[in-house]
Amino acid sequence: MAGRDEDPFKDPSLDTQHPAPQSPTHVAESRTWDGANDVPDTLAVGRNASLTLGTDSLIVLDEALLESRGPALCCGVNVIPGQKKTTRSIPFYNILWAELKEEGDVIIQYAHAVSKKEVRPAIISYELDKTQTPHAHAWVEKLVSRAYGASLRRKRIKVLLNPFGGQGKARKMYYKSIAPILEGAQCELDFEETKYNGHAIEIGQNLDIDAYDVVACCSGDGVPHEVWNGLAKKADAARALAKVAITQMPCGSGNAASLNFNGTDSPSLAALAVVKGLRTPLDLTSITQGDQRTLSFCSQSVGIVAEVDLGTEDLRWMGSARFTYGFFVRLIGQIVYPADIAVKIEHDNKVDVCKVYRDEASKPPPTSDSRPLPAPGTGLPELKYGTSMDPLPEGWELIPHDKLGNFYAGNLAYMSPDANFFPASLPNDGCLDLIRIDGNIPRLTAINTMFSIEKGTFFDLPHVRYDKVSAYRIVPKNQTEGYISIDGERVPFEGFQAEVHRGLGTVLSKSGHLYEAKGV
Ligand SMILES: Nc1ncnc2c1ncn2[C@@H]1O[C@H](COP(=O)(O)OP(=O)(O)OP(=O)(O)O)[C@@H](O)[C@H]1O
Repeated sequence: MAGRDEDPFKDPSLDTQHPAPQSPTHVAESRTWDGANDVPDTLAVGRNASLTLGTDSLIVLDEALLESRGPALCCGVNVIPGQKKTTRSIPFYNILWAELKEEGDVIIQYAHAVSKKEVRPAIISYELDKTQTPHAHAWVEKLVSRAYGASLRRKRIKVLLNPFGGQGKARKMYYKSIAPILEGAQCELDFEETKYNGHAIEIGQNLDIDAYDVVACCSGDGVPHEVWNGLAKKADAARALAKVAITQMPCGSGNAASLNFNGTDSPSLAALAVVKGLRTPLDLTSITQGDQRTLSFCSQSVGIVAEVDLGTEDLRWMGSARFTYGFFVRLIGQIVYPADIAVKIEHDNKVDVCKVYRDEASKPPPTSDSRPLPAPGTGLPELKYGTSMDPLPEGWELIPHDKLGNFYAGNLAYMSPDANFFPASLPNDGCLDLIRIDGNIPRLTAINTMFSIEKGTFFDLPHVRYDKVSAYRIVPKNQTEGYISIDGERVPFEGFQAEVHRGLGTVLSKSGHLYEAKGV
């Protein structure tokens, strides 16, 4: 039986660093069994073993674990040599699937944590004790229900892989770390590689939105940007954008989507997060420039961030140090990027901005995606404020920003692993968080500002202007050339207008309403 020194039914996962499972009370999207509460928590299996549904984990109590010689893998559960433990716990979050075979075997697939940054699929399998047969089906259903909570089971996933993503390692990452987790969770996979720049736009445009729940982009942030823009080209764009969740498995050089929604840039942990992800409405922003209208899901930058991101390609050999170097050179040079800017502000001071964030963060996670699905044939929303070609909307005023150093509008929190630039941002508040910093601030202040991002003190700096805005127009001036970045892609150096559409897009996230970043 259990190790003499401990209570076998105390859930050991509560003492570990495993991520918390989704609350089992959230059942809106799952197919649950009504009578699940009447089912006993413990299932006797084999001669001297049992499986118990604990608070947050499945507890495997098995005397055979004691007999193993290690290090060994007994039924997929790691046994440590010399350790007299007969219990193991598997967090519900890590349970991928469970089923009862006709021969009477209980098979449980789970994501086994081999390190803080990696999970691998593993299986435990037990022969059912005959006395347990009557309620075994219900017990398995209860386990799967606990494992999935409000998340949809067996998602139908269109996998898009950019073979050149992540310095050409995306394919290897997919087959080694991602596919086994998705397969272990019994997801239906339809795999396709992108063959050229813009291919994912075509795939999005032609996607059968009734055939898939999710498009999972094994890529950087460029492919999801393309898929959203492909869905936007459909006649029923609004319906497509609401119906199909776009996710990213981090296989690129920029993996902001995965960091914010999956809370990781590890491919296997991201795959697990997608398996357990909750449908989450995401604001998307229309960018109009000339006669072009594109959707942005991540960020827009003009000035230093755009230039460092897009204008330091020749320094790629430096790796990520190229960004630090790029910022340093420009900050020391006190470079300014003058522009005229008109903004539709929703919250213009940090106290209000914090309040908006905290009000949302204090809410319980939603149990379902409550948006009504737009009717068939519903296209993209009309632009309330027209395009960058139209006269300024009434009440807007272009204000000269002659000393502008950084104009950075973000829809997500993390822009890279150490850069939680927009800690107050929310997926579905109808706003972009807008940062403006003058370029002529003292050099030391500028350098300290750069380091404050990693330290998490950036938001509070008095010279960092931080607003929540629902639309804006920016027109660069007194410069013949420069950089504008929309979701990390370079666009022509000319004025553009942005307008946020609240909850137009859909992602899968861990919380259902917040980013996986430290808020304000
Ligand atoms: N087979 C392909 N050949 C060439 N380009 C491709 C191919 N598949 C996708 N692309 C393009 O690669 C770009 C970058 O895609 P991805 O999302 O993987 O970003 P990334 O790995 O972060 O790369 P980068 O740093 O170059 O932006 C996208 O614009 C996409 O259109």
